[in-house]
Amino acid sequence: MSKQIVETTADTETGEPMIRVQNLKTYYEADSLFGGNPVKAVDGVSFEIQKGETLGLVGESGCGKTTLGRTLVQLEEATDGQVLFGDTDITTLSGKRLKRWRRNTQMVFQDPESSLNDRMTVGEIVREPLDVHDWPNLTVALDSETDYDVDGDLVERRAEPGERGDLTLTVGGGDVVEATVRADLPFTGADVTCRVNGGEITVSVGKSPGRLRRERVKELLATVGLQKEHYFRYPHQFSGGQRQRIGIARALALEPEFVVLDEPVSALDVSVQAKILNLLEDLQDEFGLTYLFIAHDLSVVRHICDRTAVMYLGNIMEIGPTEELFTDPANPYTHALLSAIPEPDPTANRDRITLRGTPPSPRDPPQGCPFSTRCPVKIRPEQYRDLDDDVWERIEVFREVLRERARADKSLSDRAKELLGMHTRFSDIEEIREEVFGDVEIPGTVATHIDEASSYVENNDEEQARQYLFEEFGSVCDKEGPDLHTVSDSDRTSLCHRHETEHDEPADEYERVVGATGTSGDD
Ligand SMILES: Nc1ncnc2c1ncn2[C@@H]1O[C@H](COP(=O)(O)OP(=O)(O)OP(=O)(O)O)[C@@H](O)[C@H]1O
Repeated sequence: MSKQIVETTADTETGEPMIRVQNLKTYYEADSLFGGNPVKAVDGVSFEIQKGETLGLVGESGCGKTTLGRTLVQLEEATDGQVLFGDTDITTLSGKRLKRWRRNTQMVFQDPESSLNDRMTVGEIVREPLDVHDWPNLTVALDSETDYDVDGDLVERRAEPGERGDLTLTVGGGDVVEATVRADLPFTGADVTCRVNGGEITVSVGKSPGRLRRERVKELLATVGLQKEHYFRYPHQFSGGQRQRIGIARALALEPEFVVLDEPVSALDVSVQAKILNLLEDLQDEFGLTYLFIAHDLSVVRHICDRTAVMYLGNIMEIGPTEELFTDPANPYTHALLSAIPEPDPTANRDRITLRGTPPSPRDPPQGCPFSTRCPVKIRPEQYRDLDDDVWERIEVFREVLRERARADKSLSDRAKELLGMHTRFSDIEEIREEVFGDVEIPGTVATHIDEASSYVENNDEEQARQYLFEEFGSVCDKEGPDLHTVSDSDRTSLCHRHETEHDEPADEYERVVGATGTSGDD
């Protein structure tokens, strides 16, 4: 085997973030048959990941976590924005450059049952990335810009068994050249030969690639707590935890710097989860890995992540040091998400926030703040600031019902009836009105607006009804996207209009609204 590469790999500068994400968007284009809006799975996120840290990524199902993780390792193509590793925007890479870069990053998947090919042995599974990337790659760095014309000189050096790091070889001849050979480690006792020949450098390692790869796989199996003998077994012969270990060994095969862990323990029993989490932490220390840790389980995130990003509808609502974010959340959505964590002490009297409705469709996100349709502490228009909280809540529910109806599929006969001005299952507005406002007293002005909107619905113009309510009851939260605000000395940021000076902070408003209206439940 011989390779000739004469480029050095630029090291990430210390103190610099490993990854800088700028206004990243990943959209899934609409089905060409039916057209329509694209799914805005990731809709303009900006953040950094520091070298060696674990960044947690949390949020409800469908908010875009996996898509973001996949885009960072280029398994998904970005629609817009940048993902910078050092100075390289990896969203612009293709072909060989992309393939070479991919070695730096890997992904570990949630379900160890389905992510491993059952027809391959464990050895083949772990070895596959080594084969695909033609491992081991050798990089030769020259000592200087020496213009070398040493001909036919050859240097051999036997590496010590298990030797890691760079081998420096001095090639003699007309001009003496020192070359540092950097290989996918370890050299494990190989004979490394370096030849300078008419301006070309050739390096070879005196072992066949097959043998080197087998040794590497066995070393990896040991690293993740499996045995060499497992090489020839098949995945179905292993437990869930062991299968996840196989997945991790495979991910580490090419010594990536950055690993996306997509729900790596959620399919495992609790006792096994702890072991895998410990393994991941140990590996991080040993190999200086940087993780993006995607999870539903907030207690796991709190336990292992240095910083946490909270995602909602394709946006990062809040990001900052984990402990700070958990104890003193800044963003209304973080408040709501954290309040859903089961309380270890069932008698503890903590206010729970029950969010109404479901997240909007990522095909049709709100015009303003992504969380505006469900936010319990949304800013109200000036004229409704003093309106009774309960009445305000009902208005929001009424608007949400109309929005949800817009998302419900209408059958062709519903559409036909609607066009003919006939009654459809979508025109039962009186019933809805009664359901929402039946047991509260609403002020005359509010009632007039609800009447007006209802009459649009009766005339089968729900869009006009929604627009009317938007104009009347919508605030800055409905109409404008919020800015990112720095909310602590540790540079924690939160996406919310309430951080602007003229408004009360989300936490203060939560205390007032959740306490006062009983939106909190005891359950
Ligand atoms: N290949 C795809 N084509 C079209 N839409 C997709 C595709 N993959 C994901 N989506 C949509 O993109 C949005 C974000 O999905 P994603 O899987 O990234 O969310 P998630 O937060 O990881 O969810 P979960 O926690 O359930 O895994 C969802 O609306 C999803 O339906």
